[in-house]
Amino acid sequence: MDSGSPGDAPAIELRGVSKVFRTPSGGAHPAVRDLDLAVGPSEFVAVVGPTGCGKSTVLTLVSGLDEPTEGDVLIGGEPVTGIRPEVGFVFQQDAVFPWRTVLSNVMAGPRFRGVPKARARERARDWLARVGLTAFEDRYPHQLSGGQRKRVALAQTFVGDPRILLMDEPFSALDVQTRALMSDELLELWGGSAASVVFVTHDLEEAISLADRVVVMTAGPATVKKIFPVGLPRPRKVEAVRLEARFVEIHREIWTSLGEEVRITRERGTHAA
Ligand SMILES: Nc1ncnc2c1ncn2[C@@H]1O[C@H](COP(=O)(O)OP(=O)(O)OP(=O)(O)O)[C@@H](O)[C@H]1O
Repeated sequence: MDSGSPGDAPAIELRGVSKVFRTPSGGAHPAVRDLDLAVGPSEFVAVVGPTGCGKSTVLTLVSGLDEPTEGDVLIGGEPVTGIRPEVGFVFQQDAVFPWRTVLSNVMAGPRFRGVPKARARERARDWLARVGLTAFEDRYPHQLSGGQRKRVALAQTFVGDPRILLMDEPFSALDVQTRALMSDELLELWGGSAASVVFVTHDLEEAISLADRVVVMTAGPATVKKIFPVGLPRPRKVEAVRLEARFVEIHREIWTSLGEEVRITRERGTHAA
């Protein structure tokens, strides 16, 4: 199978990446420090770390929306110099146009990229069927539940046939049951695509149930503390996989590592007060 990358380049690679933000008072805030990470073709990587450590910043750098202060960000072996069409995003907030119907929302990306209307409609309908929203194509976003809006967001993303999928706590606003359903749907959609995924979450259970590898970040500035291969078979159903002995074992192992960083972050918060 061709990864779509020249040679054997990873789908995503960060090499010695640092990001320092300027603060309004003219100071420097290091958000990411000397971070190395490689994500393989069709690999699903989850990133966990204490709050504010720099996870979203890492995604922003991969997306091309911002540049590192130092180091290199590569997609398919090529330096990232801006937003690329093969990169899809799903964030916590829905990126839907409230004044457009569900169908029109899903067609918007392909239309923007120059796909003729009839073809864009056909592709949008195909993806709406895959996420179970065929009967809702004429509705407006405010007429949908949170889970249905998330399905629209997934259809919107997958209709662009992304090679890279960047997800920043996409399901965190959903209730527990809807979240599990959406996770299963994501795994199914991803399984039928060749996308490499970077999924940022606060929820270690979510990370383990979805990913091939879980990356633990240090307390800020973020760097990779340790990477854990999950080693659970696929296809997975997130509710079922959580009951497996391997899940409990890897959860304990990762939590030992992550818990330390969470504690460091909390202690800093206390002392900074
Ligand atoms: N544009 C910016 N300018 C200045 N500082 C920023 C900017 N964006 C983020 N930061 C700071 O960089 C650090 C990392 O932020 P980031 O959003 O990447 O963390 P995170 O791990 O995703 O947080 P959370 O888990 O709470 O969502 C934080 O201290 C944040 O305040």
